Amino acid sequence: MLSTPAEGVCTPPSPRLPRPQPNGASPVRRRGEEGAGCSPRRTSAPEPPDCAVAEKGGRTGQDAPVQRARDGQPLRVDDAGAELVDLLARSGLEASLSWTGGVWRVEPAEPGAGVRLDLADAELTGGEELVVVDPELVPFAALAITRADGSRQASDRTVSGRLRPLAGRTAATYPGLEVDGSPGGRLTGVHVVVTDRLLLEADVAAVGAALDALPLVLLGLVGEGRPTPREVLARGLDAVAADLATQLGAEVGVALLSLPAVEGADVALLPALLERAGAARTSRARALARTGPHSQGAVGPLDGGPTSATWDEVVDALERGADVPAGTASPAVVRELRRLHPARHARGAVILFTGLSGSGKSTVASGVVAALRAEGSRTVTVLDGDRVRTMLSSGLTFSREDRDLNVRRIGYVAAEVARHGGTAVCAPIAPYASTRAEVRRMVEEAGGVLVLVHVATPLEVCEARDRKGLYAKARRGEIPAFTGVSDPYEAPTDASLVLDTSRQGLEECVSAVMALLREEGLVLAPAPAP
Ligand SMILES: Nc1ncnc2c1ncn2[C@@H]1O[C@H](COP(=O)(O)OS(=O)(=O)O)[C@@H](OP(=O)(O)O)[C@H]1O
Ligand SMILES: Nc1ncnc2c1ncn2[C@@H]1O[C@H](COP(=O)(O)OP(=O)(O)O)[C@@H](O)[C@H]1O
Repeated sequence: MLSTPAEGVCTPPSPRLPRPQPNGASPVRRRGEEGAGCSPRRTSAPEPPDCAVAEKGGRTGQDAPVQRARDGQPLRVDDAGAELVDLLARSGLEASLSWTGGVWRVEPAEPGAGVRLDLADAELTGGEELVVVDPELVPFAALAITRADGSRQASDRTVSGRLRPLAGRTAATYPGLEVDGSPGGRLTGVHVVVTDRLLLEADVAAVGAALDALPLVLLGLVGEGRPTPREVLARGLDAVAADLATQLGAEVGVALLSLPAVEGADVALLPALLERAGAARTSRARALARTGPHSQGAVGPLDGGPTSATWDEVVDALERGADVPAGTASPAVVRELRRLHPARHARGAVILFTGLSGSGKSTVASGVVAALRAEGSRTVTVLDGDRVRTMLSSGLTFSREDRDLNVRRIGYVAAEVARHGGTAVCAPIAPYASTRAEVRRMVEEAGGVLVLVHVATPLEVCEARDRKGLYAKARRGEIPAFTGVSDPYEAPTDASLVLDTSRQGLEECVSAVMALLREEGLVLAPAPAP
């Protein structure tokens, strides 16, 4: 399933819209050669592309008459959704299309599962074909329904079937394609090397060795779910193109193409994608790509390029603040890599203590703050539970909703601190795993590192301490929903460190946190004694 599905707004079909006239009569031809994809379609004549649809099981699009679901009401998608559905249909990919709350989600389906389409209240049965139209109501894909599940009103209603392309969308330039800095270009008659990450020297050597003809264009994939930000990839590919041009004695262009990552389907989408991008559709066109561990399921290291070990070594060296071994990447690419993988001690960090009231969160957090300040390499912001409750979250109760809001606010502020390279130390109870996960997400999205410390002092010890007399009140029923007594605490399973202050002294707890921070490279190891 997709980790980062593409989303776009879907307009519910309106009975007042003019009916589209899908062209479903043309035969579906056989799948093109691997890597060569479909023949170019350069006219607007309504002719289906030379792509096959999946032919495993069920009916193919070839023999299915196009009938319109819901008495002619097609499914209308926005531009972004249309581009993706079009590529999926042209690639013969099995996919899951779901429509939830007016938003399209496109996900590859389980192998062999055909296409799943979740629709709130369409009346669909097996044997029909659902037409997908773009914002101009041009039909461009059809879903041959083989199964319809769920009751009519059920919002999780699912129909299964197979997508096939119709002739509506012409293969003009692909939106979001930028060739040599200008939007709206085409990639006619060129070799194309596709990547969504920066190229190391071994990649460059592999490209040089694999090429048997020119001209060459380095095509960078950017967009949601892709590992390399657009500007970083653009600068990195420009540098590599300049090197390659010198090495090959030929012109090497750079193109960028916006396409959200489709996990497990990126490589399969390439032929259709290159066709839409206008690249040469002969054997001279090639996409040198395979899926790799660092590509987040997207197009990864080039065939013959560096092994994942090489890439791991580069990232590891950068994150330790060390130099990249000479000859691994060009200086310009190293500069971009440094931006992408800053040394950990220069990255923002959030230390989130979680645990029951009285477990020792604030006391240990204060000790860590003092140790960090003494160490001196990081600026520290403290988001102490009590101060947050009086300042940031005054007026909030201890209902689940308010606790979540409180912890989310702490997470938001902490993530902003991390975004600018600082360290935030937070000590709320944060009793719910899902909210802690949200904090982790916010921090990581801001480029920071989250260190979760579970102060797992047993309830009996916390209750015996009862510094504020709150446990006694909670037991008497004077405080409702008290964590550990009458409200839940979900112990983390993803903590970096677990402490128990009933068995570990304060100094030991603080040292354990500081040792972890050093181990993680977030704090530099003390300089050796002279
Ligand atoms: N019902 C209830 N449950 C738990 N705790 C309660 C409650 N009412 C008041 N208090 C006091 O509020 C402190 C916890 O606030 P937090 O902001 O850390 O809680 S939460 O993360 O929003 O759940 C907590 O302080 P600490 O002892 O510092 O944890 C309590 O003293
Ligand atoms: N090893 C320890 N680490 C932290 N606190 C400890 C330890 N041993 C005893 N304590 C006491 O436990 C209490 C913890 O209170 P506090 O830090 O406010 O907890 P919390 O913030 O989790 O509510 C303090 O009175 C502290 O002195």
